[in-house]
Amino acid sequence: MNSISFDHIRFDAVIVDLDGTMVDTLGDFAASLNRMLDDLSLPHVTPAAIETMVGKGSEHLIHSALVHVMAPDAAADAKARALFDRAWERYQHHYLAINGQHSAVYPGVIDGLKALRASGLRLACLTNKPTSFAKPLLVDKGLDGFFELVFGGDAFERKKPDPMPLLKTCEALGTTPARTLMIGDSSNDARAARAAGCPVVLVTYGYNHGEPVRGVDADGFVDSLAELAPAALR
Ligand SMILES: O=C(O)COP(=O)(O)O
Ligand SMILES: [Mg+2]
Repeated sequence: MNSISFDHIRFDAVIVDLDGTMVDTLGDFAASLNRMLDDLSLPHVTPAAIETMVGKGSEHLIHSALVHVMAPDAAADAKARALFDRAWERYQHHYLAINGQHSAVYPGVIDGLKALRASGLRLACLTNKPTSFAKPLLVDKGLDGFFELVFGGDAFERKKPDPMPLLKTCEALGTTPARTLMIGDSSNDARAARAAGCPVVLVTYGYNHGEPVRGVDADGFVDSLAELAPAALR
């Protein structure tokens, strides 16, 4: 059962996460990582394993995938570090070549964003994905027009779950955190929002590092962005 109650808050803006919230990008991650692993003559990683590694930025994803395929080698961590620069270069090459081809917008996203915009809320996209991956993906999926601002994981000194990216996004929007809602799919989004002072709603269908999302401290949960009735937010 989902319920969101923001009786006393009138929102000015909404910050929306990308992977696992607006677009199911697991197929893109799998295709790029496995092409990278081919280049390094290493075994493939399954989408199920990748799902637990997504959401903390590409550096974390690449390192985790390398360690995963080299385990149980006791030196896997050190070997992954030694391979990192070449892996990152190969991953970036492959990701940019296939960006969006194995990904789909989740049901309800377009309707939800339209409703939020129609009610006058300002929208920014804030993801831990590199900005150079995020912007073309939003264009490819027809989502770019909804957002005034798009910030990737490399836009600021620190990534979510640090509050800095949310505080900087509020600053760029000219809104106060208390009147800026964060919508995400993971504890990373919720922790960042709590620390920044932004109310936070999580979708129930995303990644959340392989953990049940309803265990996360958030102000509400929705099964679809279309459930975010603008009437409840303004
Ligand atoms: O870690 C990623 O690349 C994706 O992160 P996001 O969920 O913040 O969009
Ligand atoms: Mg996410």
